[in-house]
Amino acid sequence: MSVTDQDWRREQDRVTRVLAEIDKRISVLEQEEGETRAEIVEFRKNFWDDVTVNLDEPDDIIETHATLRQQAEVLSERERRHRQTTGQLKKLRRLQQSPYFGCIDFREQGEREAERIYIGIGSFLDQSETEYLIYDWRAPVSSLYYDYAPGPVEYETPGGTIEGEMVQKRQFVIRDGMIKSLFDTGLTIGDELLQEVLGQQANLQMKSIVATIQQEQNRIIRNTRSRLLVVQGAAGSGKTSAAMQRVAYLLYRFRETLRAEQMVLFSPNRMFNSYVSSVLPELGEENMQQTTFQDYLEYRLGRTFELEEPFAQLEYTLTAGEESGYAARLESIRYKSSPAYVELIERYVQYLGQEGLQFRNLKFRGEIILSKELIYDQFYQLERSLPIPNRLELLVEALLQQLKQRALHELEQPWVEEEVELLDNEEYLEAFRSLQRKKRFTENSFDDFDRERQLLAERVVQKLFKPLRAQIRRLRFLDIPAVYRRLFADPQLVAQLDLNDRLPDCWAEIGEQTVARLERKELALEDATPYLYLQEKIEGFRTNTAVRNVFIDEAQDYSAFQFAFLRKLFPHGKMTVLGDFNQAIYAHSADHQFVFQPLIDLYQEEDVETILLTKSYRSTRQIVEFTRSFIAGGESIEPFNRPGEKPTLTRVEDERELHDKIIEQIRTLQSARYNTIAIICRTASESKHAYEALQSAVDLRLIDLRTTAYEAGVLVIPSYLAKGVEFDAVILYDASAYREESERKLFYTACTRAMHELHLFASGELNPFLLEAGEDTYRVNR
Ligand SMILES: Nc1ncnc2c1ncn2[C@@H]1O[C@H](COP(=O)(O)OP(=O)(O)OP(=O)(O)O)[C@@H](O)[C@H]1O
Repeated sequence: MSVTDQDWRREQDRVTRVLAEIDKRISVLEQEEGETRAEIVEFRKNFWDDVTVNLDEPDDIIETHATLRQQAEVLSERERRHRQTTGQLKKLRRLQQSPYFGCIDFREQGEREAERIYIGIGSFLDQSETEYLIYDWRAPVSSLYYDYAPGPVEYETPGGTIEGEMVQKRQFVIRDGMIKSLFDTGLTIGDELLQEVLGQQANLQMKSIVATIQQEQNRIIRNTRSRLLVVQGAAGSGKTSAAMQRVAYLLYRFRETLRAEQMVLFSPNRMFNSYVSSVLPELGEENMQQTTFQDYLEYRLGRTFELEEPFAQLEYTLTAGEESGYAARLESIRYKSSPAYVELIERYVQYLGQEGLQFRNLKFRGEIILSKELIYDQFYQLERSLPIPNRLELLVEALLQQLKQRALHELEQPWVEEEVELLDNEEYLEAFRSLQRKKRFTENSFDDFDRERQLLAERVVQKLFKPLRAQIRRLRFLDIPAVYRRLFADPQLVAQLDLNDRLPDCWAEIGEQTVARLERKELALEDATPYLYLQEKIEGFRTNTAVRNVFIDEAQDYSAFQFAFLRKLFPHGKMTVLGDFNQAIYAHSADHQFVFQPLIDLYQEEDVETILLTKSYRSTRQIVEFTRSFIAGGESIEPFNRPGEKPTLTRVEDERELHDKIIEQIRTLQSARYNTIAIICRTASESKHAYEALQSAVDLRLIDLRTTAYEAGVLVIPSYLAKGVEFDAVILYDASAYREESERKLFYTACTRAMHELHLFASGELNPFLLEAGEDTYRVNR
């Protein structure tokens, strides 16, 4: 719908007026900020001038304390004011760049006049503070903008549902105070604007989608009811983008109670963390905590084991096909990530409640003072109906008591006397002082020499027993590695636990591999979470009660164990889980659409909402039409209608031709001035090989696990590190390398990273997935 010239002029006048108001407010606040800052500096300088420190009498102490507290309160009040002003200034400066991006005319039921509501990234009131010149995009009324076309509408507020009619909906692009485009939109948020945004070049960091959030994405962003929100979305459907907007929304909606550090995002790798870290600051919010599951495992188990990295496991599964033991390892990965293994471990824990826990001897000066047999007996004498962690608490108390007795016994031993002799002067002096202090308080007379000797002996024994006490408190007398190991070393036990007969056929070989690795103090990735889960089941789960919202991106790569674990770790955390089962690239990943089921099963039905995103925004229509043919059910993926060239497939005779043609392609793409061009390889070793072959001809960067941020230019990157991100153009290094059915999703994931152009090269036979693509969906270069 076109906007008349007069309308345009009116809107421009309004923009100019609002910006003038913003400028005015900024200067007032800048002055205020300067003054408060000066006050704070001054106050800190003179802090002690207004406090009379007098600690003579109890009354004086109380008074001194009170004045001190008063002073500190005044200071912290000013600091708070300063922070607030700084925050407001930041927001206003952002509004200065583009005050709003949309507006609606909304007539509430029962009202005669429609109100015009302008929507931007933050709210802004007029000088009298009565009229909203701009509404925050997260305000309840703003949801109309994202959810409806003109016509009857309603929105939710904390006080109930408001109904009415939307008379008009308008979109703006405002830069440097000038309206660059302006249009009235119909059903969805203007395809025009979305076309424009999506047609732009890739960014090194993700951008906010605040101006063009789509209706189904808005449901994700504004959901506050569900304890578990599951989003299954096609590649490029905006899952990560919606998640980021959701964080900003929740921070606004619950601003009185929720802080950014109470939210945590689990992302696939560290590079991805840096990729998404710009969105929230762009929206004027602080970033939530970001981590990877691997970082957490490292934190918990890194001291006991050498942990395998996820990408090392992936590299193995993709490259070690010829090695002996490969099939068993693959089976092991699958089994250990399945609900069947969760069940086995649960049954093992039940068994351990009755018998079989393994303990370590506690030694002192090389001698066993609490034997593992003794600890075992004591443990199993405790009330069996109590959960293991509770029994362990009782056991700790008992062991500490026994240790105390033992310490008393040691006091009489000759070695203590010898140790006392060896003490240095400093310690003698300290003992002397301590005695003097005690003497003052107890006013007992004593034989100086004996007392001093006695005290020194106690100190010697105390000091040596201290680490033992700490070991007991930290449950070091438990031998969890041995407990876990037994599962693989004791076939009879496992047969007894595996009620439903679900062990893989090659269990014996899996057992051997696992035991061998444990003996080398290594933990394979597929063992890490089950191991930790078992440990927590025995020792008691560590929980993080501060976190209120947990986001898991690329959740299709999580196993049943990881879900169970995260659920326990964050008992008060609502979960938002985003993923695409078509991009499940790990060998353990379930190859069906129920990857999220184990997690859903942990919740009550009414606490779960599942949202399906089928529209894909990242790539051109041609790229989506081509890539969706590789996956089952791909027809349901709907491309956003942005036209481009068809993907190309170039067949080559040998490696030399492969490299020549790729170099040619890079040059063509460079002359089209693309920001980021990615040569995606199947594995890290293929990336290295490609990099070495191409680097003399073009300026390239090799991306590996150590890389912490994306850079512009031409990148060579292994497929699994390209996950979750996007590039202007993708060159798929060698499509012939993906042969196995298990690599279908990896191939799909790699191809769907392309926004504007996708070029595939094949040095050998075409892979089976390509053969499934409609011939009219790509162009073949011969
Ligand atoms: N509503 C929207 N407005 C503008 N751009 C959007 C919108 N939704 C998605 N996009 C763009 O589409 C691209 C893909 O989005 P995003 O990375 O969030 O998708 P995803 O579902 O997480 O993808 P994948 O699963 O493939 O990693 C990004 O460039 C994003 O900016």
